Amino acid sequence: MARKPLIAGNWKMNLNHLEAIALVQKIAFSLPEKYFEKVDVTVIPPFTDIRSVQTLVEGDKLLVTYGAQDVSAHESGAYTGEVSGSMLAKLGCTFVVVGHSERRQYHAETDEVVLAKTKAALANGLTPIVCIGEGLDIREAGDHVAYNVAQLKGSLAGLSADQIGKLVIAYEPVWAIGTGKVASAADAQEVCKAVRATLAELASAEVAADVRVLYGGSVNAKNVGELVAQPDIDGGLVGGASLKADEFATLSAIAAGGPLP
Ligand SMILES: O=C[C@H](O)COP(=O)(O)O
Repeated sequence: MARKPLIAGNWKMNLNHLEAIALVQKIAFSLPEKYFEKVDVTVIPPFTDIRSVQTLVEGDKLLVTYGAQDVSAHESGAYTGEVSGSMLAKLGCTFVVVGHSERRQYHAETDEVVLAKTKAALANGLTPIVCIGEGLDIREAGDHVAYNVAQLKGSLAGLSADQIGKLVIAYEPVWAIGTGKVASAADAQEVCKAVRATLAELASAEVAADVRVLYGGSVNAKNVGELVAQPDIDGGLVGGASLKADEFATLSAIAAGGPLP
């Protein structure tokens, strides 16, 4: 089965709920319906913006979906500051990012925590976008493939083939995030191919063939075409460029195979 590309805009900690509405409106205005037959486009705002985005998307019947940047591993209870999968599902979220390198780095999230969050997302019908990626030291030592395979196995340990089939995986080399240093298409493909082989090992070749593997790290309208042309790259997890409506719409259109909006 051909994998439909996915462009996911991770806004990180940017934009209040009013700015969120303006950005989603501009993106939707720039991308007429025909594009959505060939690409899935999702925005991943901060928690505080999700309700506003939901109202806009549902009210105007937009084809852009939305998600969250994190989810609690717990279902409910005394976990101050956390947001559960059921709360996100109730807000109509489709996706949730888990294990982003900024969570792993600044919030000490281990593979075990990422796995628990992935399970919580799946239990609530959300699609986890599970992130992996190596730092510069590992890349320079040439250990990046083994490192990413180990991180993926740790983050998915014990999941069933059925659960693995419901995931999106995002390979984001840490040294490429927000730096303007995009991995070459060949370097990104090398790891994404190893990701798919690992999914085949953990689940089956059939399941692995259907899972979308994204690349993230300084993706923009200039480089997205070459990235999504790789056999194992099915779209992008986009940070900085997702905050600019024109650029995000353009790169989504390129992932759809054109024409430019
Ligand atoms: O989640 C998105 C990534 O961290 C990439 O961010 P970036 O496109 O700003 O490099």
